[in-house]
Amino acid sequence: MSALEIRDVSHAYRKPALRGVSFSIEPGDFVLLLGLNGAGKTTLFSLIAGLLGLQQGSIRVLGHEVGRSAALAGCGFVFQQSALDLDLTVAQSLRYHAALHGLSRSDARKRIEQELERFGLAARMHDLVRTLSGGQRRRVEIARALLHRPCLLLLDEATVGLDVPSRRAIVQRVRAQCAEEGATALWATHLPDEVEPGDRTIVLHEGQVRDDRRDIAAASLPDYFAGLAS
Ligand SMILES: Nc1ncnc2c1ncn2[C@@H]1O[C@H](COP(=O)(O)OP(=O)(O)OP(=O)(O)O)[C@@H](O)[C@H]1O
Repeated sequence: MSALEIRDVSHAYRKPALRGVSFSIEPGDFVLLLGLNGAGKTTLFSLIAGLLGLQQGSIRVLGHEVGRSAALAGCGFVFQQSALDLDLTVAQSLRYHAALHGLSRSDARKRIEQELERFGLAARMHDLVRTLSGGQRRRVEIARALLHRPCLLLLDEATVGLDVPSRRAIVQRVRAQCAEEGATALWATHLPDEVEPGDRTIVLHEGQVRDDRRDIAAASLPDYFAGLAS
């Protein structure tokens, strides 16, 4: 069973944003969804999350039709726009998420400590989210998305606006979650330097899948996009 299966998905606002998008992702893979601004990445994520209704095509998440609670329970989402409550502490924010996913208090405590340690945020546990920097808030969001050990992680421009060390730390943490714990990740980005040799890279351009392979070299991508745009 694929972790994510997208079949012939099209979506239009006033104009088409996605046109006949199909791909599937096998469990344990870390896959990049690479596309310039406006390519349709967020639209696709919103459809997977059930935030937008499907107009055409089908999406199965962990074997379940999208929109079913069973599909969402196994997912961890990080959207481009922050979804953290600034007036909660880091620990409160994570505890709330853990409770929503039915974790016991002791499991939640252990995992919160573990994730904050991994993200270098243990010392900030009792600080209000609003007192954190942008990069620290992003780390909290990703720690939160990992807390219930989702089988499928969907990250939309999770490192946007961050400095290089923060970006690297976040990507590596998600890659490790796939390699060590068998999670599957779809990582949407417009930054070619997040592609590592051997990564499966799906190129989305003007709402269509234009490429899908493992041998796209990061260094060639600026020229590649220039070619698509011309
Ligand atoms: N709510 C909306 N109403 C109308 N058009 C929209 C809406 N959301 C997105 N679009 C359009 O759909 C297309 C795809 O947008 P989308 O946000 O999915 O792309 P993206 O790849 O996530 O871009 P970015 O990297 O800039 O976030 C764009 O042309 C955009 O203008």
